[in-house]
Amino acid sequence: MPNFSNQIRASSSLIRRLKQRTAIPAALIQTRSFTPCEGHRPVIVHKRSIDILHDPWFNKGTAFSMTERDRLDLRGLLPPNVMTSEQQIERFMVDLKRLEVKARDGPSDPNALAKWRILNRLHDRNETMYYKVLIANIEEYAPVVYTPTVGLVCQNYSGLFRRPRGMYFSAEDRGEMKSMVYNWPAEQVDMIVVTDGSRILGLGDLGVQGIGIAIGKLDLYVAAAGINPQRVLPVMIDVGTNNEKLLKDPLYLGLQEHRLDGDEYVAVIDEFMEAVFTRWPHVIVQFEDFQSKWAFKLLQRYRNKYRMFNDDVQGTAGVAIAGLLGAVRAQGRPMIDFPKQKIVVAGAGSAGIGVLNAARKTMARMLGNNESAFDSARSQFWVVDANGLITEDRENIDPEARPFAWKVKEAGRQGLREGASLVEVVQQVKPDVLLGLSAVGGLFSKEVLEAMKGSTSTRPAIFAMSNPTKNAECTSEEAFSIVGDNIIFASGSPFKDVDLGNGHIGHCNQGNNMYLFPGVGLGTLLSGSRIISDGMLQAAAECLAEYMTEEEVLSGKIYPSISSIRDITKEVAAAVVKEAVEENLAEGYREMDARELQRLNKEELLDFVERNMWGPNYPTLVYRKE
Ligand SMILES: NC(=O)C1=CN([C@@H]2O[C@H](COP(=O)(O)OP(=O)(O)OC[C@H]3O[C@@H](n4cnc5c(N)ncnc54)[C@H](O)[C@@H]3O)[C@@H](O)[C@H]2O)C=CC1
Ligand SMILES: CC(=O)C(=O)O
Ligand SMILES: [Mg+2]
Repeated sequence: MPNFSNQIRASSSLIRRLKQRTAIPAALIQTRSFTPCEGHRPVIVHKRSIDILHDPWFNKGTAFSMTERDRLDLRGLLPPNVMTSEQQIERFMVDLKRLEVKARDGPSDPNALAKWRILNRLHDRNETMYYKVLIANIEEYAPVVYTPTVGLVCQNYSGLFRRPRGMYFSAEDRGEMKSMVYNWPAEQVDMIVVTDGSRILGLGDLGVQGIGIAIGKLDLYVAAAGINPQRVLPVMIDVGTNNEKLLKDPLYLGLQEHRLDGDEYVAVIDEFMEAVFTRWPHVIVQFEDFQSKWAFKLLQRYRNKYRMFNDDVQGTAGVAIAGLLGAVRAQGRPMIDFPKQKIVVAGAGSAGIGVLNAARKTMARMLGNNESAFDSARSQFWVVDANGLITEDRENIDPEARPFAWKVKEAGRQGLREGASLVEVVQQVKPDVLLGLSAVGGLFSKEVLEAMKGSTSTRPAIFAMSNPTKNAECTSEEAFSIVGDNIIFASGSPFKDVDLGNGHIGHCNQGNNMYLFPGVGLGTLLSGSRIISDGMLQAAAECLAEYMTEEEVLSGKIYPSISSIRDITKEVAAAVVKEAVEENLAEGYREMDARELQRLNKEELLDFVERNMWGPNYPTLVYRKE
């Protein structure tokens, strides 16, 4: 692998000259904290000629100007017509759209994988252009680089693998991780998304192929949060797989042995964390798609020591809280009425339990934030897992689920018992909200949805949050057609809005942690907080909830459109920074120290966040010998 170290260094004199030459308002130049926006600095490169064209970080393809072609020894290596980045994208889009003749229905798009391949090849050739295409068409291509297509990509990764992206740490690398981490070419890494591949979306154990989800999440970090793509690192920790099919597949790319478990497993993850934080002490690590068994334990183990969070447990919880509060507002009630909601949750894994804990805490805060409030909040939830309703009678009850287990007597008073089926629970409870994080496609069957018609809510909410599309507990069509036009609907993967007739539309919200994790990561980075506190996550969730106007929620829109994800991410990041400052966790970022951060008003904070978001613009390249 080529050594890129020290390649990307902005020259301060060049920046000074650039400031003089470009039309930057004088007021901004005088601001002590001003630095050129991400992506506007000239970039020093230590390679020329064909090597630049093969480097996705620096390559501009046909957009290299003639002077740059001369400066970088590129003359003659490209067709002579210099194109603008807009023209480049137009040419690329014509090719990409060729596949769309037969493919017009989003999630079930039969050509999604072909589109992923085309986008992936662009990613390999020219990172700037890739992100420009993605950002400009986020609504259309998020479902390709992220859920649902990323699930299909992970399932087929051994066949799709061409060029490596990210790092692989395996059980075979024990003892070597602290040195091998230096094989990564970038001097600075801001954001790592790591998975062990043990529960990829709702698709189960996909072993080493799970790297696709880390890549997809980081695509959103770049597109939504403006994290510099040269400073992101997808990581796969390969400790084996328990997927029997992969264990027997001669073309499988990962370790063909059963997963490590117990202390041996923890030792591998510990070594990985020490290695990355030794090389990049300020990096943020997002844990993604670890099976529940380890998700909670690892979160508790590392959250007070490192800058890390678990997206499935904490990101999902925040997004769900924002949606649940939106559902209350959509009933025309104030958010403070949330503690009165009856909520049935199907699925008691990392995501379901994360949501339950956060929802209970939110209710308790609204009820006075004392022990009795916390206790009484508990009775608003009914949890159904693969074995039915969870009560204290459950054998080998998962400790994480225990706080939500009903006393057998109390359940009996409601006509329920240990292991009652989902349909029985919905029939008896008549919940305001039915929320699925079960990974079981179609779990909200006709019977279950019929039972939801008995909901005591004026506007029942159905959250089919499992991914990818085929794992959604029900479709939007099923929910609106069976339960009624007035429901609030959200799903983890995108569904199309439903035509209800009479000119009315049933709105499909995408209830996905993508609305939170990019802002949590960016806010943590810019605050310089050493840990990610509950308060910072809560601030992110509240910001998302408040983002929606009264009019929007009343029309059934409880989450923003994905086309505004960059704007919502900026707001979430600012809320996270503000909370970190208030909790005295912020240590500052670059020229903005903690005291200066403290002085910023809301507008200045948003401006600070925006100025530090990378955008997909070609920087001026300047060659220097190493
Ligand atoms: N929309 C979003 O932002 C997110 C969605 N998810 C999705 O949530 C799903 C679950 O993720 P995890 O909790 O990590 O998985 P998990 O495997 O830890 O948990 C699944 C849970 O569902 C339960 N379950 C299985 N069959 C059931 C049935 N017939 N009825 C009721 N419950 C049943 C299991 O007992 C278990 O408690 C996945 O599909 C994942 O893609 C996860 C995180 C974020
Ligand atoms: C969205 C996500 O993180 C999941 O389905 O696991
Ligand atoms: Mg996940």
